[in-house]
Amino acid sequence: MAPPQGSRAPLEFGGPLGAAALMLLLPVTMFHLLLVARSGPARLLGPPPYLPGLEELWSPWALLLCLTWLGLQAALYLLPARKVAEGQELKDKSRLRYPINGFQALVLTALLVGLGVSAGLPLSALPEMLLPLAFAATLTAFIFSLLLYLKALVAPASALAPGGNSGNLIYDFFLGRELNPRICSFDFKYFCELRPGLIGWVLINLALLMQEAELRGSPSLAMWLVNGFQLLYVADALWYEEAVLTTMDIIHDGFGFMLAFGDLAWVPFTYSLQAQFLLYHPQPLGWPLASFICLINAVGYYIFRGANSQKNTFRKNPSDPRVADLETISTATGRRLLVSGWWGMVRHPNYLGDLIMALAWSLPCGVFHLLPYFYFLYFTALLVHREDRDERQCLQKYGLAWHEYCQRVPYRIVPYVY
Ligand SMILES: NC(=O)C1=CN([C@@H]2O[C@H](COP(=O)(O)OP(=O)(O)OC[C@H]3O[C@@H](n4cnc5c(N)ncnc54)[C@H](OP(=O)(O)O)[C@@H]3O)[C@@H](O)[C@H]2O)C=CC1
Ligand SMILES: CC(C)CCC[C@@H](C)[C@H]1CC=C2C3=C(CC[C@@]21C)[C@@]1(C)CC[C@H](O)C(C)(C)[C@@H]1CC3
Repeated sequence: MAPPQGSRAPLEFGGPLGAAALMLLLPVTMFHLLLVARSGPARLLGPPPYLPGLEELWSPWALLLCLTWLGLQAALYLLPARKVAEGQELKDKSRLRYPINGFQALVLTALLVGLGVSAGLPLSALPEMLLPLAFAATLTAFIFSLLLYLKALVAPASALAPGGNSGNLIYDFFLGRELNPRICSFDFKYFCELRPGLIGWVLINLALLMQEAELRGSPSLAMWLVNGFQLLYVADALWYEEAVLTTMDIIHDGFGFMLAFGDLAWVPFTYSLQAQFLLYHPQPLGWPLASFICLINAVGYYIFRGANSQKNTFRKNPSDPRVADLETISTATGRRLLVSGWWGMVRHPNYLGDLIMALAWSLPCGVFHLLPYFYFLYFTALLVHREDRDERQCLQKYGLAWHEYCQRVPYRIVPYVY
């Protein structure tokens, strides 16, 4: 058994107590949102309309569907890739290799779903199954995290994540012990981060759009906007799949309950909340306002994509002509930090763009309900906390150079505000 590593790493998420609370709170919140979205008053902060019994949550068909979906996405992951990318250097100086075929998986899934629907597959029945499907996904994530925890017990010390190895069972189960759990070349974290949850999210959105068309003759403009914006976000993530290799989740975090549940259950069932809300609470939306919301989404996307691509290009090749002229500061590690361009505006320009898009996804749902703004509120909290975690990691990595960066670029996410 590998000895616990990084036991002196500071505990995050409020330690074992915080981790235990989140493990309970996250699934409860997800089921609350699912129930409230279909209720008349749709009150985010009110009690759920009723408490579902086990017979409403548990369905062997939903579990079968969930496992079939995972199996299909795993099969698509194993198809020949247009490119194989190398990840960041690991503790033992090696680099892992990752297939770049996520966009291909999205297109093939769309083709398969299209074929299925034209052959009579009742996709619009999916919204009725959201509750048992979310339950099956939660169960799958829990069992999967247990297996990942057990796998980490026999992993070499060099394979363990910097956090998630405190020696406390609950905390380590939540955060995840192993950094890149794999069986042969199949990388579980990389697979889960981008495929089943993200593609599942747009599939659920599509099913909600189809059910709205059945109910009301055609999908509403608000439903089109939400579907379009979120499809763009998911397609972008898969098109620029390689960029995920420099995110905190892949480089720093272990693979435990937080990411397994986040990827497999939280993303598809709570990120589709706006479309769920619109199915049960249609909102009038005219073209002038719709155009304005599209503009907000476009501005957010421009910042998000510009910032993420700039950092990724710079990390891959600092002499690339697209970034070679940008001003940088040197660090003791040999890596440099950008202090002009997007990364000279605020220290997390990519978060700013992401938050602007999050707002644009809620606006088509009107301003009379708080529920569709849940994603924006949760995401603000997630990114503020994430930014704080990243700052601490960067301070540890870059020391004085990070201080200098903070002086040169004083704002974290929103210029002149935060
Ligand atoms: N929709 C969702 O639910 C979520 C979306 N996201 C999105 O995922 C994306 C990735 O986010 P995340 O992984 O948190 O963070 P980042 O992609 O911002 O990565 C942070 C890392 O970037 C590097 N870095 C920071 N400043 C600079 C600089 N000035 N110059 C060069 N490199 C720098 C550092 O790593 P190093 O120096 O080691 O390279 C730092 O650790 C974001 O767009 C975020 O909005 C994130 C979470 C949830
Ligand atoms: C709710 C829990 C406390 C935490 C769960 C967090 C996860 C849901 C998110 C952590 C980082 C994520 C990223 C994306 C989706 C959500 C999770 C998994 C991302 C794949 C979305 C698409 C983006 O383009 C991205 C940059 C590739 C994102 C990477 C981080």
